[in-house]
Amino acid sequence: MATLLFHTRKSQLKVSVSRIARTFSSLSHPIKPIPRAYSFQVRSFSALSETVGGFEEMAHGANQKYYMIGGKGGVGKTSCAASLAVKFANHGHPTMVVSTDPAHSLSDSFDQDLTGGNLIPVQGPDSPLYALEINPERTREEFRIRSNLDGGGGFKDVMDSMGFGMLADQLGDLKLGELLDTPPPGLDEAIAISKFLESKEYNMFTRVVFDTAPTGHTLRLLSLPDFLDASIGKIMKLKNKLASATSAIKSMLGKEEPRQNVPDKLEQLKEKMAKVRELFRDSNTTEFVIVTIPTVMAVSESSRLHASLKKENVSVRRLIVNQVLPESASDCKFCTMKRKDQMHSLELIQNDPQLSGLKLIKAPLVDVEIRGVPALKFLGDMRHWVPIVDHPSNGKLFIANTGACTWFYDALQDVYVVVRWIYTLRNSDAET
Ligand SMILES: Nc1ncnc2c1ncn2[C@@H]1O[C@H](COP(=O)(O)OP(=O)(O)OP(=O)(O)O)[C@@H](O)[C@H]1O
Repeated sequence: MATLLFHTRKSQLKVSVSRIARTFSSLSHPIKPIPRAYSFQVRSFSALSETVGGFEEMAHGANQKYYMIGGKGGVGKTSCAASLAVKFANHGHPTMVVSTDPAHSLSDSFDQDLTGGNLIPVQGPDSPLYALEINPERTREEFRIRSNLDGGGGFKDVMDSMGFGMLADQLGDLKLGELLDTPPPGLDEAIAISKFLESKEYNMFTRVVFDTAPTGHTLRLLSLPDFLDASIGKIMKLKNKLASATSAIKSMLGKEEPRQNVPDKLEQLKEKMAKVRELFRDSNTTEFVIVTIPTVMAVSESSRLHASLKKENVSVRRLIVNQVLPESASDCKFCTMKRKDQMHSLELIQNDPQLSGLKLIKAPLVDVEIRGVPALKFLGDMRHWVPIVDHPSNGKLFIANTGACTWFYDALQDVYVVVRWIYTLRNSDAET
């Protein structure tokens, strides 16, 4: 099976890196040269029965798949997205990881300079892995150019061009002008995504991982196509009404017809956004993976996020619970308390109507900072990503032991001892 897939995809996917570079140089600046002679082809896939679960399962199959990784701020979205991308590339998938988070941290995670809004090859994995940190400024500028009329000033100019300049001010409460002059949040990312979809070589990537911004921003991005659809629809309806009134008046006065190009550009934007929406909602190709940590606050936010994603018809099948304390034969007091707390949160997940149906993947809290491809590979390795198969209240956390209790836990223990010491001192002060 693996050989069959390998040969079927080989002919379709083999493409030189220079071709990819050429295409994306029109999207942004030319990409940096790649020292190794990569060829874009799917190398091999393990059969599903060989996999343990979690990331392994997501790497299975040669079809093109999109994974959007999102959740509350700071829970480990970038680390998960980057290690998933490394996993895919090491499984033979030509992979792309895109950051739509305005506060990018892909560069920090890969420990490579990926800034500037260019498609940049990541050094290290076995198959091509490219990263793109979307540059909001650049796309915002492009939107301004797109929405402006022959270099003019947006909505006011549209109205002026139709002889209704004065009306533009009175329409302020409709906020239509703002749409043209100040792009709504998420539009820059949506435009960059649509550009990626339009590029010829995007089909060459069999896995695309989106590292998304914290919950609120991501939800705005996901609901943006509908919002724009409605807003642009309103603008176009209004324009058509005004245009027919104007043309009647102008033909009576023997004047020229108004210019038409702004609605055409908006129509194009609307079509582009429709494509982005299709991508977000196609459950055959796209999956949103929620990342959380075992705390009550993060679990509550994940539950709300899942409810909102359902409303947006975005497919969610997996929940990564990151930073779970690894199994240990002898917990310190701090760890014992922390573990109890985490158990409680895991129980909340199991009993949450939004989250209980999801496939859970637990990722251990590791004792080193996850930076660079080797560390990301380590995190994404199947020995460390074990799906939860049991109810957490049985008292056992199914996490592969990552090693001995380290300086990190020792440090936590020290903190605990100091806190207790201060607490004891305070109590004895109060008694005397
Ligand atoms: N499983 C883990 N074990 C130990 N440290 C982790 C783990 N996952 C993430 N971290 C660390 O937590 C910090 C935040 O991680 P990361 O940047 O991936 O989070 P994020 O959700 O993308 O943050 P933001 O919301 O700011 O974009 C980083 O220093 C990262 O190394």
